[in-house]
Amino acid sequence: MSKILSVSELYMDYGQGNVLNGISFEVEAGQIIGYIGPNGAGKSTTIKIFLGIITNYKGKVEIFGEDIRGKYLYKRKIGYVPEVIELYESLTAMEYLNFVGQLYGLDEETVKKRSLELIEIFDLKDAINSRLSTYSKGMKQKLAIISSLIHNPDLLFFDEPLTGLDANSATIFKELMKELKKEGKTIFYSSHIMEVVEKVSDRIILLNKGTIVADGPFEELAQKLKQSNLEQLFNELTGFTNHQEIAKEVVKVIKGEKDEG
Ligand SMILES: Nc1ncnc2c1ncn2[C@@H]1O[C@H](COP(=O)(O)OP(=O)(O)OP(=O)(O)O)[C@@H](O)[C@H]1O
Repeated sequence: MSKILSVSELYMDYGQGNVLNGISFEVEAGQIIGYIGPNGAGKSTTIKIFLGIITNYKGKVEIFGEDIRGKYLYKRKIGYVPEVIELYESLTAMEYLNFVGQLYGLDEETVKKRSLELIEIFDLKDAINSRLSTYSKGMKQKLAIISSLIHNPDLLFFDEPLTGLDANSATIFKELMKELKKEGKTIFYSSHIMEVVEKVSDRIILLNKGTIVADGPFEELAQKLKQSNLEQLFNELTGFTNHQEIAKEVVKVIKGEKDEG
């Protein structure tokens, strides 16, 4: 198997200390990687570096065998669903996809054909000519997913792709990840929905405070740490066990029972 992504001693500091502390790993083509970690661990930062959105990092990132620093053509073979979706709200879905498709170097006819077909499949046909400002959260998410796939990329970065999707659409998306994998695509999937990550990932990378604290297939990690599911494994490795006490504290505060004698 060939290496599609290689990360070596990656550091990032926004100005208040390192949010990535020299992480290193390699990804083989055709795998689904579940990239997980607590809020603020550095997951989105890592993905933004891969996408060339953040450039002032230290270390080396190679994608498709080439150092990405200063490069942009590699992005034509990459698809990305960002955590926070910002679409051009005054455009319609067709106009937006036409714009995205052309950025990826597709000809107009191909973009139009694929857009119409994907819009139909994702059940957005009724809103095809509506401005994106009128789209619901889930509809915007579906459009972001379509945009990430329209150019048939080899490597996909999904940052919380299920946000806002209804149960049926989320199930379709999970199946879609499996089908993409069958096609040999590589998927780097970041999410807080542990059940899904556990089910679809060939390998889990767990980031805590900018450091990788676990890396391997779920079964292997589960056996090593004697945990039966990814949520427990996550709690164990991030050293977090006082969930119930925190919930109780919140209720005490709102009832006015905390530190008030
Ligand atoms: N543009 C920025 N400027 C300054 N600090 C930032 C910026 N973006 C992220 N950070 C900080 O970097 C750290 C990592 O953030 P990041 O968004 O990568 O975490 P994450 O693991 O994706 O978290 P979440 O699960 O909450 O999305 C956090 O402490 C965050 O406050």
